[in-house]
Amino acid sequence: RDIRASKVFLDARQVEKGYDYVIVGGGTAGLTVADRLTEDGKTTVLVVEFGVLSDASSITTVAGGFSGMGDSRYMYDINSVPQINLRNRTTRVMAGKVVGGSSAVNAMMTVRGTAEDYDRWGSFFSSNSHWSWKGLLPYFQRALNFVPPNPDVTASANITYDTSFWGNTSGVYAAWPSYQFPSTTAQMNAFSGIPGVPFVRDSGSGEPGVYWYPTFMDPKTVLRSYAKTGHYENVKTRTNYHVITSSKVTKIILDGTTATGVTFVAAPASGQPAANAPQTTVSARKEVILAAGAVHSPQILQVSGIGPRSVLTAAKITTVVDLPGVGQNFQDHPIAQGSFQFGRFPVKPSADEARSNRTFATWSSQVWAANRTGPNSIATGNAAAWLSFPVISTRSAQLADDLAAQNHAAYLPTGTDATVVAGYKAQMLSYAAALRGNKTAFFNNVLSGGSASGITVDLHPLSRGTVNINPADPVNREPLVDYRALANPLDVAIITDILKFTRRYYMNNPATKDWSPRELSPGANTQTDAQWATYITDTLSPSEFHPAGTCAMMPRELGGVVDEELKVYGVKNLRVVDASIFPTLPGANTCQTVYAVAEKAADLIRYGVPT
Ligand SMILES: Cc1cc2nc3c(=O)[nH]c(=O)nc-3n(C[C@H](O)[C@H](O)[C@H](O)COP(=O)(O)OP(=O)(O)OC[C@H]3O[C@@H](n4cnc5c(N)ncnc54)[C@H](O)[C@@H]3O)c2cc1C
Repeated sequence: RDIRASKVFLDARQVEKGYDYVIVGGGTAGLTVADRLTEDGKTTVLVVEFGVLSDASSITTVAGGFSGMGDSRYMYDINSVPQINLRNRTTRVMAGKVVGGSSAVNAMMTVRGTAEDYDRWGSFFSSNSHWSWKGLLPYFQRALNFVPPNPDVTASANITYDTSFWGNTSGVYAAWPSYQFPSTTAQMNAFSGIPGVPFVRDSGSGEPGVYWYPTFMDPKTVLRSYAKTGHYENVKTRTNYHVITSSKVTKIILDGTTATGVTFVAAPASGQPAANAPQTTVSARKEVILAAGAVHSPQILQVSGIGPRSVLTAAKITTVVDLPGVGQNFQDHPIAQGSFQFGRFPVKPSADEARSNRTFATWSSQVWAANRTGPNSIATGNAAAWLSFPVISTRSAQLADDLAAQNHAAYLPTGTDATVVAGYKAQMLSYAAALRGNKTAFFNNVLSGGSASGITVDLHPLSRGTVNINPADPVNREPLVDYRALANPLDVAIITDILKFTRRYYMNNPATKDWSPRELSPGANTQTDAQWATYITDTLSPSEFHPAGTCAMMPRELGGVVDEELKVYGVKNLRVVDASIFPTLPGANTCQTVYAVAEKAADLIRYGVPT
């Protein structure tokens, strides 16, 4: 079929029959890799993206940080399966469906995990793996263009940073609002009321603690900076870089066990393509690169016959490579719901004034209109606490012992392959060590800058979910997303201690006691372990919109899907480069890590394994 029959094709040229590389998904990782591979002006790349190209203000606007995710035109419409440990509640599965992917709709928090988070990845292979903090730091530096905050704000808010952890060559910016509420600094300082809480100079240093972090924002335009602006728009004159939008990849074409291309169909603006939509085929002379995100990359592997045989057989798909890990090991950061409020918050102006004080709101609008400065240049804020378990809890050693001694298989779905169980056990032993130590953050509280508390997050959940094709219609229906929240009962204990520490910060802290703190939920009646467990069951949200792990980079005997070069086991010329390769979540929002992984992936593709 002639591709010119399709309505949308950027750069006004038709998709060619073949490219050196075909990248599935024009999101965060896909566009990063496409940019790097086409830098030489010769290597040809086609990116196939389900969503459209958009400049909507819901995507570009920085203020508040949430307008992108609220625009359903650019989000997939997926709900999780009912969560049996959360009273059968379902959860919206958030993922961007637009050029730029989730980087176009995320909350713009620019953070990375601790050094130990990335050393853990390599540890599943060997003690000298190039997947380590040391191996990734150059890619964190390449991934973002760090522009320091302006000196006035730096001084007045007491922002600290250290440019040695950053670079300044990328087209994607890590920059700072031109304003901070003094209340945010006060909330940060209030952590000094709790012994043992470290304060860290720079968010990129790989240490847990309380720190400032930048925003994915272009400092000149004060608009969102993301994969589309930094890895496509700025280089779109390259004739060797093609993108086709509104096109859903339906399958990887395999010649035996060698990937040779993909098929795709025209995708409507909303919903899924018709089952009988005509298929287009494009071939990849060198490789097919999967970058469809942690929800869709495993779906595409499974529909192509690469995955757990039992899942494929149930969906009447012929198994080409029996790879039990595909779609397993699914992780996201659960949000623990606690709500606190300062009745008398004397440090002003605070984020409350932006909402309730008309004079302040008018001033905000005026300075924004005049020169794009002021509170409207703040996305979701720039300060948070990321703390290790011994800092927040007195029972870290006990929980670590309990975790190490578990029968780990009991917490995975019945019938899980022995290799996947072995990988899970390796992860849990690594987490047991992390629970005892001070180098992995488990607790995260994002500071609101106002009288209401910000969100509290469990950075290293123990439970593992699944993302498997829907046997009723594997290609045309969204996959079945099951967080399996709280499947590992020790998650309840960890989240209990996370919430108890949040309570301590707000309610029992010499540094906040004069601010008339109040606990709105769970409330003082929640005290015993059983009461906490009930509260968590009733209120936990299993997702901070950070899906990961479903095509894990682990040894094959540990249930891995890709090797250290991100090549899919058992298949030639096929790699995965997005958040699905994270074997374990970093203790941070995931976007910066996706950029770093994609930068490293591009080097692995171009130059092979580092020597
Ligand atoms: C609402 C929200 C808020 C977030 N907030 C933050 C934050 O503040 N800070 C942070 O660090 N992280 C945040 N994240 C997480 C972060 O944005 C993601 O982890 C990251 O962008 C994922 O990158 P990716 O390349 O793996 O996938 P994506 O960027 O999602 O890219 C996948 C792409 O593949 C396309 N695709 C999927 N299936 C197909 C198919 N069959 N054919 C063709 N194309 C396909 C999709 O449309 C998409 O464009 C947030 C995420 C969301 C959704």
